[in-house]
Amino acid sequence: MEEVLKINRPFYERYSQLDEREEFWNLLLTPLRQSIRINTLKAPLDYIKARLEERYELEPIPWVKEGFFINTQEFGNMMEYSLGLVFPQEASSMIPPVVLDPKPGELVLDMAAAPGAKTTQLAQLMKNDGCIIANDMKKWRVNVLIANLNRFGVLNTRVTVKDGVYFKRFENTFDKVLLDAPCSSVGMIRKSFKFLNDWSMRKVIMYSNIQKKLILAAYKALKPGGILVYSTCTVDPFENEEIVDYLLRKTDAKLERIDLPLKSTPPVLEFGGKKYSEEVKKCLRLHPQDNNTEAFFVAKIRKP
Ligand SMILES: C[S@@+](CC[C@H](N)C(=O)[O-])C[C@H]1O[C@@H](n2cnc3c(N)ncnc32)[C@H](O)[C@@H]1O
Repeated sequence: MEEVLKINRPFYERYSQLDEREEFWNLLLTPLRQSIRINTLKAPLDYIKARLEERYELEPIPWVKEGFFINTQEFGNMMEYSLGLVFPQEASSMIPPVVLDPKPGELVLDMAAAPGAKTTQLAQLMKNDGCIIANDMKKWRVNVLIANLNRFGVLNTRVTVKDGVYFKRFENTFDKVLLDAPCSSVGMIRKSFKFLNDWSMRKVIMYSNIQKKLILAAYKALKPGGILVYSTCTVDPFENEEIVDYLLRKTDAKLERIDLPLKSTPPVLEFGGKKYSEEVKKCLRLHPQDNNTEAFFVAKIRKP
């Protein structure tokens, strides 16, 4: 806590109102456990797992069949990594594709896709069948996305470089939409203190405004009966419950409960002078101490 106060006092003051538990602050600053997702687009799960177990200890991640905690950080010399058989991916970041649950043959929009951890996971769930439009606004990040799609053997994806708002013109088009939104990345502090240094209330408000535009476009592009998953790797209610509450007020969107084998923190109904619909209780809010992962927020939304 002392450390956080020294680096960024406004950060400490804001989030001590959100979670006073000491473990919140301890885990927020503790380096992450390394995890991987096995890429079944290239070889069977058991085969890759058995190869890895000859050299590493793997511990299953309870909420994703292909996910494992692994006792190495060294991927440069790992043959399975070079071959695209494993994707180093944070355990909580595997949740949004699992919740979206895309099926082979579906048309899926991944609105903010780079560098492609979740796009490759979506393609895996779709068994490389159907079509993913993988979009990102930043060209340099899209280059990494394309490299990852190639290395991981993804064959059902078309890449675009647009502001996500562009997709609102494709009204009622996609079976599923993933909006893994740009955010203030508080969850990423466990990877780098840069995110603690860089945090400011001005940025939270800036992201909140962008997220509102993106979620409206994402919802518009969704087919009736389709599912939209909204996610961030941050804890700020202005970027989480507020965005979902905004969508519920502006449209006919319905929230669905998320049922996964993990611990979570109750969603926030009131914060910073704002109140949100009781419906947001259906969202999944993960604080770092819940499952010893990055902080994450996930909402599952259906268009009637
Ligand atoms: C959380 S990251 C996405 C991570 C990615 N889904 C993954 O799993 O690898 C958010 C992304 O949103 C992109 N972005 C920022 N503003 C955007 C906008 N207006 N439209 C589309 N993408 C945007 C950023 O370039 C960044 O790559």
